[in-house]
Amino acid sequence: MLARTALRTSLRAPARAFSSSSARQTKVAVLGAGGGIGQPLSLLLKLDPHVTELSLYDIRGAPGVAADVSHVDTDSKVKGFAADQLDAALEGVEVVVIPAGVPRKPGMTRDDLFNTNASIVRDLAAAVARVAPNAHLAIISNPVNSTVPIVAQTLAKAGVFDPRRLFGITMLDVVRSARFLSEITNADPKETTVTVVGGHSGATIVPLLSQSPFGKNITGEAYNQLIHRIQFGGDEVVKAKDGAGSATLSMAYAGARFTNALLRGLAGEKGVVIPTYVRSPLFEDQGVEYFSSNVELGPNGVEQILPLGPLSAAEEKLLAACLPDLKKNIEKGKAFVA
Ligand SMILES: NC(=O)C1=CN([C@@H]2O[C@H](COP(=O)(O)OP(=O)(O)OC[C@H]3O[C@@H](n4cnc5c(N)ncnc54)[C@H](O)[C@@H]3O)[C@@H](O)[C@H]2O)C=CC1
Ligand SMILES: O=C([O-])CC(=O)C(=O)O
Repeated sequence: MLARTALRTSLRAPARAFSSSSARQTKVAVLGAGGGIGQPLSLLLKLDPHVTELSLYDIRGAPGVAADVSHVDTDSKVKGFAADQLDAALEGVEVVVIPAGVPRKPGMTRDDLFNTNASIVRDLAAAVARVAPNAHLAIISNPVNSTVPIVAQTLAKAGVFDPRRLFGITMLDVVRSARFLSEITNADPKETTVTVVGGHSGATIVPLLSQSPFGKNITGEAYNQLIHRIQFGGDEVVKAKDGAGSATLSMAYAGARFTNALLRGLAGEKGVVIPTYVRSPLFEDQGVEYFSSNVELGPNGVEQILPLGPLSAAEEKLLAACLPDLKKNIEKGKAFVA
């Protein structure tokens, strides 16, 4: 593992939200558009100049959300689809973003959502495989560590899995890291970008503070506290919402930033690098088939998976703790579909 993590890399800062570099536009579907994440995400995607058409689907409430968002004066069409209109919602889409599923309540882990969300995500992925087999899929529904393998297996069963087109959105961990580090250092969050690798839950979230000019100086108890805050940032929101759900607004922002990066890559923009959880060779030899790291996006989706770069001794330990948990989460997802 040491040799692998010592690979040299030049990690670029993740792309900023809503930048536009091309006239090419795209039809994007949001599945779960009526929910806490789905609504603000739909609004933010309406503001994205790369989106030509927005297709909003949910088992409840999507036509209303669509009517509302459609009045925003940007140059894209919005259509809402009711529970029995999933296939119509997916017609002709190039990108499908999935925030459908239940969120946590206090005392729950993300894995506790598995029983409910696994089948929701599997069924939506099966519909995508049938109606829009070439679409790029970005998964928000938790537990992301398992839902992404579930989608992969479902697409594979249908004979349409292309690992370059499937993404778990781990961007919120990066957004949080930048914000939390900026609070400690009093620097602008634009300057405090942190590479975060691994998965999206507790110990599987591995922030690489040593690679940040601001993060590398955080040591001792302050380091431990910051790592804990990044790994368990989601719990802060779950606790504060007190039974009413988990992060929605910051997640919508993170999801819109990720989708914008994906659309820019698809449009042929060069050098678009964003963290995301994908089918990855980085730890495949240790049985970990999916891993989040900085990924360069291009016209076909994943263009290049970037190596982790040098790790500190503390980060090696975090990674060692991450891998077995992540492996279990992945196996659980795969077994669900098998
Ligand atoms: N990847 C990440 O970083 C994050 C992931 N999440 C996850 O996102 C998911 C959604 O969270 P919220 O929006 O807060 O939940 P929510 O309960 O407010 O919304 C979920 C929506 O999904 C819809 N839905 C349920 N089954 C569906 C189906 N079969 N097809 C289409 N829509 C369906 C519901 O009707 C609801 O409108 C949760 O699993 C949550 O854990 C939340 C925050 C961050
Ligand atoms: O904590 C949760 O359950 C929602 C989530 O994934 C996050 O906020 O990072």
